[in-house]
Amino acid sequence: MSDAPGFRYMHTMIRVLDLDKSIAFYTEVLGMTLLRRDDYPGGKFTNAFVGYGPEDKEAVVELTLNWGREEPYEIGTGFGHLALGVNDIYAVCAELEKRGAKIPRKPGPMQHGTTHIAFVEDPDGYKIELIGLDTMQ
Ligand SMILES: C[C@@H](O)C(=O)SC[C@H](NC(=O)CC[C@H](N)C(=O)O)C(=O)NCC(=O)O
Ligand code: NI
Repeated sequence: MSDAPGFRYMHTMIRVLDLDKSIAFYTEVLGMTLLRRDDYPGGKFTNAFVGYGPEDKEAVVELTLNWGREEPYEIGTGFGHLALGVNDIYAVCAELEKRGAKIPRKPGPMQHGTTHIAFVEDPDGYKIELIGLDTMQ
């Protein structure tokens, strides 16, 4: 649609069980910035937004904590991953492992393709794909 309204991709929301642990992972391990943290007492939840730049410039991740939730979420078979681009995926993965990150899929060429990828797991088990930007065709 040539006259489509100006959509802009803002964020992806994931529900987390321990907001401080998730914020620490996305900021201290993945190098994001905590952009804002909003409590909603009426809904008994908190949203924390993390990313590599301000929300009016970059898509970010919205971490949602439902107060009192203890049962792990079922991530399910539909969700795949969030993806981050990196230069020198091998050096980045070595550094992430030093920071205690779990990397269930070690860096290397993707199956059936040539781009080098890895998968990191966040505290709730969500997969974060690392894409070696310097290996993209
Ligand atoms: C700020 C904006 O980006 C939001 O996503 S807030 C939207 C709001 N979120 C929640 O209620 C989260 C807690 C909820 N228990 C959950 O786990 O989804 C939302 O979805 N509101 C629903 C509505 O109809 O307003
Ligand atoms: Ni949202």
